[in-house]
Amino acid sequence: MTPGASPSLGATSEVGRLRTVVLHRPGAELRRLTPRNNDQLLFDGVPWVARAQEEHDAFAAALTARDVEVLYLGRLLAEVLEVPAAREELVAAAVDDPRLGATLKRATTAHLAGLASDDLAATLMAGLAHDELRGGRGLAYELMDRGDFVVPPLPNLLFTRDSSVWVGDQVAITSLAMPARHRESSITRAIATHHPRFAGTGQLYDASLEHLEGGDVLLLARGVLAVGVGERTTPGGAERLARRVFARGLAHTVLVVPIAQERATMHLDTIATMVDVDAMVMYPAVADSLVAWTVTAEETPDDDDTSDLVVRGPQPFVVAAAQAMGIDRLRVIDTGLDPVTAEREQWDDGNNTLALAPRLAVAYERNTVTNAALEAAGIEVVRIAGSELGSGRGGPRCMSCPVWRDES
Ligand SMILES: NC(=[NH2+])NCCC[C@H](N)C(=O)O
Repeated sequence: MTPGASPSLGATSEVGRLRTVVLHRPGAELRRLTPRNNDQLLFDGVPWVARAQEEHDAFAAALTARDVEVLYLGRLLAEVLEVPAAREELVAAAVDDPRLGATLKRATTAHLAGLASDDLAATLMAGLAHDELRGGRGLAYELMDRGDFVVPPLPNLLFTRDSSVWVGDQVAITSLAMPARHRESSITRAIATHHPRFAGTGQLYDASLEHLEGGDVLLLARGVLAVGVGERTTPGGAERLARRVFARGLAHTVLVVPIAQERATMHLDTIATMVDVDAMVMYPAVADSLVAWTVTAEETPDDDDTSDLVVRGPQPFVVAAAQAMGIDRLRVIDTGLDPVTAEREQWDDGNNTLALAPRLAVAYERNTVTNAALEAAGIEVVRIAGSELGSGRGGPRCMSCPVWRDES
């Protein structure tokens, strides 16, 4: 793997000391959730926003207390909107919606283009409700349900893990599978492309390619990736990413891991995350059946050539992972103890930990049995509250996008 283009960007593992992370403090976009739209917007209920913000502030404080630099997505977005090209791209992405029709599209573009950067950032995140577009005209506007959005809100921005993922010194802008999340990657792309903090960073992937979400990508060790395929990431997405990381010398092995296509296991990081250089916390109901296909390349491919990759397997995941990582054994720490507790704690993101360093991980406090198991295995657990944050079905790992980690 190439050393970082900038010494202060990039990640080669899940557990190297975390230096800088992108979070999104939930805001007005969560206030858009109602019992009528929450399913479509991928939330299990209607969160109490003020409490979600308190919980999120405590999460951020736990990170800064351990010397992790927290960058906020909303701030990066407002800053990047000062760059004309970024502004243009983001306004275009917001109105790129066949529901609008030409007249409404023009009116909405004019409205957005007239906003100051802070207000535009807020609108791109919280969306534009029907009655918020003054002077909105045209057939599509008249016929639109009054409760509907001209520009839909993005409540899942909270889960910064999914819309971009760093592999070595490059960033993959992902291709999100669910319609409610498509527009998120226009924001991460604009920031990665135009924000001075990320100037010159290579981009590994883009939103026009096969579906791939960051929650499915685990950096098991330097040069070794695990990619879950299921409800979100497709086999085509995993293959495309494999080719690209091989082409760019960012990895030598990609383990492709099929997971059940259902909400409880929507991403690989909902069933397993790394807590040490050789240890994962894993949902026992799947631990024994989880398999991996080991993908390598005989010769270094070009970015998009179609030469065959070498595909071996399937093997039990833990066996394939240990082999690829060059270790004797991958230690597995179970979620819960009995099947019922395990199922409850997996659902509440007990597996979705964020490592701050080897053997130091942030976890939701509610998963008491899993957290005790982690401690018994020598992992220090930083507990955070997530009663409201969890209603979008995501834990500390989902809610964070590491942009700089030390080597582990
Ligand atoms: N990496 C993750 N597990 N992210 C969780 C994302 C949750 C979000 N509500 C969704 O359905 O997309």
